[in-house]
Amino acid sequence: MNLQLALDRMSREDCFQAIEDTKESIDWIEVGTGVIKEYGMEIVREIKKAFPHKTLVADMKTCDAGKHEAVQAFEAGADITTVMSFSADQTIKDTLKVAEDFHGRIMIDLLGVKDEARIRELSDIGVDLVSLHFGKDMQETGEMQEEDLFTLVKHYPHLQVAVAGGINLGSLPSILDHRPDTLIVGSGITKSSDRQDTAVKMKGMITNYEANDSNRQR
Ligand SMILES: O=C([C@H](O)CO)[C@H](O)[C@H](O)COP(=O)(O)O
Repeated sequence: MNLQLALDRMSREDCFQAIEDTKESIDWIEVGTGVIKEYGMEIVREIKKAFPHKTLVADMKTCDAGKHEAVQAFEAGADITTVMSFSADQTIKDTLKVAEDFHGRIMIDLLGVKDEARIRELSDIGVDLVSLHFGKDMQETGEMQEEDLFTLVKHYPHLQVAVAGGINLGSLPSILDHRPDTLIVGSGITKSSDRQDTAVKMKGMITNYEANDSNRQR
């Protein structure tokens, strides 16, 4: 399982500091949507240059003009760019084609998806990477219902699944039981009092879980 550090609502300097603090424990770096809106594609370019061996996710949250935005993300050095699941099928097909041209990947953000029918359609289009997402604003009034989220993808074992939404040291163990491919953690690390320690603990929990997990079915 990958640990993806999400950089949201942070200054440029703090983004770099958070990566430095956690780089031994994280696998993927996500440049958050708000950070891209603040600093533009330049910050994606700079982070890739500084940390070339990390997989870089540009959380573009594209929902239209897919070709253009996917080119922007990959040209800036992203390995993966995100596209919203409610986008037109044409948008998703266009971004998948651009990803193929750049040898990159598209992660479809399933924020708000409640119906498995959309997962089937996405899978038919050729999507192979999705993120189950309990949104930041939803976190203000509720908690991630993991069972419901993971039920959406349980009939699609070929999909690689990431999960995001307020994950912290306390909620990590029960999420691990669903065996996602990637755990996306933002504020659980970036707002913790000791980012390095939190990231080390999370990576340790993932490694232990995998070592003890003989049943690899989702
Ligand atoms: O995608 C995200 C969200 O929409 C804010 O832009 C976050 O990166 C994702 O939810 C992870 O952040 P936390 O919820 O703080 O762990």
